[in-house]
Amino acid sequence: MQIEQTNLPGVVILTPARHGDTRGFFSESWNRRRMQEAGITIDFVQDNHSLSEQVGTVRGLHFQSPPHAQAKLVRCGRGALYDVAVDIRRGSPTYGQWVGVDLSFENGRQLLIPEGFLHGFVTRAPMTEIIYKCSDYYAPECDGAVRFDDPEINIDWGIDPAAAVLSGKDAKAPLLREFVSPFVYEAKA
Ligand SMILES: Cc1cn([C@H]2C[C@H](O)[C@@H](COP(=O)(O)OP(=O)(O)O[C@H]3O[C@@H](C)C(=O)[C@@H](O)[C@H]3O)O2)c(=O)[nH]c1=O
Repeated sequence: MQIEQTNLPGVVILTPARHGDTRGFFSESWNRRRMQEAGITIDFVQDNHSLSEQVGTVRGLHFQSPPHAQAKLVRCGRGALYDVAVDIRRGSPTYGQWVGVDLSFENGRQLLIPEGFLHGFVTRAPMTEIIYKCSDYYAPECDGAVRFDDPEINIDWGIDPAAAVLSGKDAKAPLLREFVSPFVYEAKA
């Protein structure tokens, strides 16, 4: 498994090995022991899987508040997407900053997003499937969203934002500055 750091500490790109043969390939998409050896000790409890039919579908930017905050390990099961994490931990040196990574069936990359980050993605291919592990169960009362095209965050989604395919919830999400983030940065000793 290859591990790459991003410009946001804690947000990490993982690329598990693929064992190819005449049939195709085999890959361990999650191995808790190997992750622990790499210093990643997250206890995932729920797996999510969604399909987005159209290119330019945007889901996000989403979070779950404490006490049901979620870390996520995201991969693309089919197609291609651009996955984005935004640091919203109050007091963080990288508050408001974002990182985006291309995840596709072909490249097999996974993005690890810790608690305290917004998560969202845009699809780059039709019929794109995303699969992600979560460290807490879905808690609708803690579910929240920030506008994907918030000009202060200024994410380059690679699409015309006016043409994005959105849910009703995401279309009316607030700007980052319109709410107080429920996450507080905890500096590592
Ligand atoms: C997130 C979630 C939704 N649902 C239901 C609620 C609703 O009826 C339907 C669709 O929910 P949403 O519109 O929130 O789905 P979606 O817009 O795909 O939301 C997801 O977006 C990505 C970016 C994330 O990071 C996820 O945590 C989640 O917020 O599925 C669950 O049953 N369990 C879940 O864990």
